[in-house]
Amino acid sequence: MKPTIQVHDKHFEVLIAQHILEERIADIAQNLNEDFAGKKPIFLAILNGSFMFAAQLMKSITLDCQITFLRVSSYQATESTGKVLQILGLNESLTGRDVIVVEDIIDTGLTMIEIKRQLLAQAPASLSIVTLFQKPEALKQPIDIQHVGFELENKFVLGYGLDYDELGRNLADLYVLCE
Ligand SMILES: O=P(O)(O)OC[C@H]1O[C@H](OP(=O)(O)OP(=O)(O)O)[C@H](O)[C@@H]1O
Ligand code: HPA
Repeated sequence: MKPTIQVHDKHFEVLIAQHILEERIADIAQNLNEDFAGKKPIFLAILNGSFMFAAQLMKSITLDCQITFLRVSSYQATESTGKVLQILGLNESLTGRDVIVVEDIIDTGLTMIEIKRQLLAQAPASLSIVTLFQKPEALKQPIDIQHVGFELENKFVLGYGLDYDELGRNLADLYVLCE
């Protein structure tokens, strides 16, 4: 039996070990270095979940670039209306910039669809989405994602920045909820 950890009332087991995560992140960084060679992109990392992924990714980015951390405040989330959210912390214009959004996970996709809509309204030169994890079966609408680290089954995951009721973000491996 795999060892498990308990967070709040639930048990989790390791799904992807830290060294596998970090090898894949280095590959993604390499692809971005090639895609954006000669350009000065701005990375927008979405807090809280992306802090660990963004920090690891940026260590392997060799481009001249900026990074800004944004928060997304969710006012309402229902099945029918989706999320109504506001992007907080963006203090400069994105017009004409090469923008790379950095997320920890795209699950239903509703957060990213709304982030994209709001960022595209600023007419960036390009808008790319980079996510460490994605759950293809959970996606509610099609969404163009340029770089996906790992496709996951539709199960709750924890660690490497992702939380369960605000705990577990500091775990260095990715865990999945035990069945
Ligand atoms: O594709 P979706 O179903 O919209 O889910 C993805 C969003 O959920 C998580 O953020 P959360 O709102 O939990 O905030 P956090 O990053 O602060 O944990 C994650 O960081 C994404 O932003
Ligand atoms: O599976 C998940 N775990 C933690 N946070 C999340 N936010 C969207 N999906 C998840």
